[in-house]
Amino acid sequence: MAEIQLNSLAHSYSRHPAGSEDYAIRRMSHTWHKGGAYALLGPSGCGKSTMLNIISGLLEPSEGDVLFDNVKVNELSPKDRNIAQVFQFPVVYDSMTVYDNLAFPLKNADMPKAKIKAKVEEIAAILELEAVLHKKAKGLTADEKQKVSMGRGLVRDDVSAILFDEPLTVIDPQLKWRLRRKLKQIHEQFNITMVYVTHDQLEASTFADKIAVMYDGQIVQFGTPRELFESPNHTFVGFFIGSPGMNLIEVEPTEGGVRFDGIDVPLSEHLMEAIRADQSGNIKLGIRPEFVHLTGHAADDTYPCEVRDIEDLGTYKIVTLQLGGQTLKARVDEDQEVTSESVHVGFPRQWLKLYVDEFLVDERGAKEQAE
Ligand SMILES: Nc1ncnc2c1ncn2[C@@H]1O[C@H](COP(=O)(O)OP(=O)(O)OP(=O)(O)O)[C@@H](O)[C@H]1O
Repeated sequence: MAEIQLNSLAHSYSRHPAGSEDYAIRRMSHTWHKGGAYALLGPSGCGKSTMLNIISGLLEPSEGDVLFDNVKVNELSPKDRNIAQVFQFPVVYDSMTVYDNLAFPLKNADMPKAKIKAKVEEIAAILELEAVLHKKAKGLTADEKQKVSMGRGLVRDDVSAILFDEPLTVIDPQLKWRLRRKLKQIHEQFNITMVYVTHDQLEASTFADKIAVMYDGQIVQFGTPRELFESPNHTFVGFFIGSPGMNLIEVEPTEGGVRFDGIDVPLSEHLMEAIRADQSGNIKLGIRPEFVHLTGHAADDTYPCEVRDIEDLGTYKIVTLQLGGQTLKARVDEDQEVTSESVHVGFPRQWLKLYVDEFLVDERGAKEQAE
């Protein structure tokens, strides 16, 4: 397995890119550490497959370098990079048995027969393919074929990394969860560097130790699921992670804080300094629905607002609030009474985030950047 470094990487499918909008990957650097289980998460078209294909060698980047364990591999083919890649749709040899499909990468690597048998049987057991091991791949269901495809990626534990590009798309929803657990189990067992592309946050957080959130051709945050939830580096992460996403409010600076719709929110001197230093017209406050404080009583740090809707989702409720011209969401426990049409809303200081030009400004006044 290898540490994979992307240095000043950029990619445009256009031969003569005119500006940043012509780039599928905008200039960025990133390190995938050895043995990590990572997810690359982002909406359709943000550049996930492009990045995966650059790592595997299916695509040569227009700018920058790809390094495996500090060695530049830009010119090496996927085979020479020793990468296994599992795609959205199954890649299997229909005329071969499941056993031979799984054994194929090992035979190519000249592994002794007895070792091949042991390894194929081990992976077949993990993927629950034993019953069809000696059947031709042609007659398998789509689920089974994709399991074989995944198995072909997983049999070799000498690979630099295994890259998964939305591998569970064709899998039955009930099986999806089990396969994700299996992938995690395989990762724990063999400790191979794995990068798993998905646009599904649940899939990303159940598989990965760390998630790279990609937006508009760049990784805007690389963190644990908890970090992405508690401290989104970028407004897109706030909006994309969580259900519903973060409340984001456009504000204007005042003497000691920010204001929207005539409502003043005080901020620390550190944050005010950052606002003054940036001189940006794009300032937002962000707070997750889970951290919005709802109360029936007014206090110094609460604001009166109207309840527009209450959606009961069993173990919790999503309350839609109107505060000035803003619509906010609050997530409250099922047993919290929210009856009146008018309540008071508070923003606990530790969960209230400030974004300047879409990036988080932390309490030290420093602007966060993706790793
Ligand atoms: N072969 C290609 N030629 C030209 N443009 C391409 C090509 N492949 C991808 N693109 C463009 O590059 C951008 C990034 O695409 P990419 O497939 O990497 O995104 P993605 O995040 O993997 O999306 P999806 O989840 O839909 O596969 C998109 O604007 C896409 O239209």
